[in-house]
Amino acid sequence: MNNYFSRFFIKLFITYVGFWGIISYAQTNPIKEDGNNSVTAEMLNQIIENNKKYRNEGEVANYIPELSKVNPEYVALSVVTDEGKIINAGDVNQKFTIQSISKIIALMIAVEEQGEQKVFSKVGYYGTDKPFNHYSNLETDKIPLNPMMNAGAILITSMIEGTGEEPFQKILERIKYITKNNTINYNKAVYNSERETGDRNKGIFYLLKNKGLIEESEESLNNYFKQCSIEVTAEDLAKIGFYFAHQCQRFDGDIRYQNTDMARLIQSQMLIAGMYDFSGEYARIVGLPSKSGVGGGIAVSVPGKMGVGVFSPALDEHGNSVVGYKMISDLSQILGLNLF
Ligand SMILES: NC(=O)CC[C@H](N)C(=O)O
Repeated sequence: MNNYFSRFFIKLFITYVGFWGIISYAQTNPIKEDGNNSVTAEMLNQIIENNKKYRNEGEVANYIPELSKVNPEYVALSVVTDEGKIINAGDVNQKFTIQSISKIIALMIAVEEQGEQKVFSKVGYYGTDKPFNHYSNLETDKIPLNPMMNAGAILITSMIEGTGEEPFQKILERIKYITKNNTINYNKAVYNSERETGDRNKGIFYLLKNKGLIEESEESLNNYFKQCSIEVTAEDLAKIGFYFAHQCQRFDGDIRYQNTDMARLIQSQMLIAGMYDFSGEYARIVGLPSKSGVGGGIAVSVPGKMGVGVFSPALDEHGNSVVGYKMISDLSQILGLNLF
């Protein structure tokens, strides 16, 4: 009898200790919300569902006639996790033109070739309260505000070495490398449309030339129009975001171009001017280096963690994708990604 009771109490004791062991382990090791393991396709689909209605609040870019033909219904969200895993939702196979997101790739190549000091003797590190195609400050300032606005970006592309189409080819090749997507090319119809109607960019080009900041002929401006016309998907943008979030390491672990200083420079530019005059407010709400384009794409770098790519063509008054911005805000909030 005594023996039976002692065995019963020993078993009860072991069960009790085991139970509290599990509880206390769970308390000290909560499920990590670091934004990597927790991203699922269901989560991304839900974010799309919750936000796609906002496309009615924006309009597809129409100052480049060819862009106005894009279907405003498209919406895509892609994440490349810390381990380089790709998680997609929505119209991720739909191509669109990269537009201003190409400016970060061009900046990287110009700095690789010329060095940061020389490049930034001709363009500033300043933020902006002006739209992306603002130019009147060129009348009073010595140099364009930053490489993210058209004036700075047109100058940056003219600084990439090579004749004719070579600077553009370098940008295209680097985008193919980062995305490991050899099918990427530029859209000739959009390129022609930009070139034919790009009087404002031509004006900026000649102002820069007049100031002695550009020596090249107008042919060099075609490289800028071509880089803007490169076609990508939301997944390609997520891979670009990942690249700068990981010191220029490709999503598959290739470290051939690894460069911490470059990643810092590019991400800091994305943070201060990647969303143009909306960058300050965006930095508070989303808190992540991001670069938008008038094609409706946004590439986001979550430093040391992940890359995010979004696509939805309707734009707000700043030229940023309305639904894209809302989707990134939600993702940042759900996963606690805001850096600040
Ligand atoms: N914000 C943008 O994406 C602008 C790029 C466009 N190609 C332009 O030069 O006007």
